Amino acid sequence: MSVRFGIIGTGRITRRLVADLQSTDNVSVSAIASRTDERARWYADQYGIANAVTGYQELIDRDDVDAVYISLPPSLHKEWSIAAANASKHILCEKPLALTTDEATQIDQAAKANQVRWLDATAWLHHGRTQAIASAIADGRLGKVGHISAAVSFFQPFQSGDHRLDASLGGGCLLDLAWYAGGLIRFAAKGLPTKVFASAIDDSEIGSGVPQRVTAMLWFDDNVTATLSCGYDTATRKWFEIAGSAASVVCDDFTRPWADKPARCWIHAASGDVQQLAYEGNQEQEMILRLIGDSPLDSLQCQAIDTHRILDALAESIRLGEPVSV
Ligand SMILES: NC(=O)C1=CN([C@@H]2O[C@H](COP(=O)(O)OP(=O)(O)OC[C@H]3O[C@@H](n4cnc5c(N)ncnc54)[C@H](OP(=O)(O)O)[C@@H]3O)[C@@H](O)[C@H]2O)C=CC1
Ligand SMILES: O=C1CO[C@H](CO)[C@@H](O)[C@@H]1O
Repeated sequence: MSVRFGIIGTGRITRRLVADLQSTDNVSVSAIASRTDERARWYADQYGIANAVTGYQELIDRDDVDAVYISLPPSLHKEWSIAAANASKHILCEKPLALTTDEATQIDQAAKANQVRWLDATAWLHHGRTQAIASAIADGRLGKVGHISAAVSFFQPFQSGDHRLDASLGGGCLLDLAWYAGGLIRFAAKGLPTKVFASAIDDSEIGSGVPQRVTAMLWFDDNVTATLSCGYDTATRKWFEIAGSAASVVCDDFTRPWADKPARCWIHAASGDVQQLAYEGNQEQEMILRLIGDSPLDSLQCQAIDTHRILDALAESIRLGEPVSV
């Protein structure tokens, strides 16, 4: 039976994911909700969605909605994820899952109490290439992983009304972009750091009051270290390196490997041999299929909550100006 999605919010990323939802097997989109009648109608007309709904709770309460895609500024993710869980609707919530670990845990608990499935919409985790990297780590091809680096930047000059630069809406590159880099580091290190040290630059001249650039070091057990760099004041870069004793994985575009671009992920062996990792699949559709499937989601949910633990620790280190234990 088809799973009927309702979409909450009419922002930029909705324009992309609506097509993935509409083209995934056994999924349909039955309604879209906005705070305003006009925007809901515009979106419904534009994307061929049968029902335009004014108000998010009104969408959640509909009988023709089995699952919601929440695409709102981060400060609203907890409230609307929990509202959906309480109405027994499955949840695909945009990244970051919430503002803090505590909020993320509240979403998880509400979902479990209501027996609904949830995922954060961190699509790179669902790419076939991510599984290939996990296998290369697990089967020893990299040798002992020693260091992980991850950098995610987009040049985003201040624009009035952009939630990314609005502290009250959960803006700032720590939650927005370190979500990707911190998540990649957690994925490659297979766990949490023991200690982190982070600093942030907030260019208050443009009045945002949120981190515009974050630089951090992370220490793990067994002499594994990591570096993270994220910012709104440097041009687009989305790369990582996982350096092992026998080989390194290098990837220069990990958040969004488009189908029309060649794979950009390589294993560099100590022998000098360079192997390109194969590209396959649509990561957004894989993510949606996982959410509506019946296989356990615990490890993906743990990845999201652990990513919040890392971001909380980075925020605390920035606040104190010194390293903090995790
Ligand atoms: N997975 C990915 O690749 C990406 C994920 N994202 C994530 O998606 C989420 C949304 O980002 P994006 O689409 O860029 O956001 P936008 O600012 O473009 O849209 C957010 C939507 O939220 C609704 N909204 C409700 N309350 C507010 C408020 N107080 N201020 C502003 N908007 C409000 C609005 O819809 P309405 O008024 O119609 O109800 C608005 O259109 C974020 O969590 C972001 O991190 C963003 C880009 C890429
Ligand atoms: O997740 C994201 C990826 O792309 C954007 C850049 O346009 C980010 O700011 C965003 O929130």
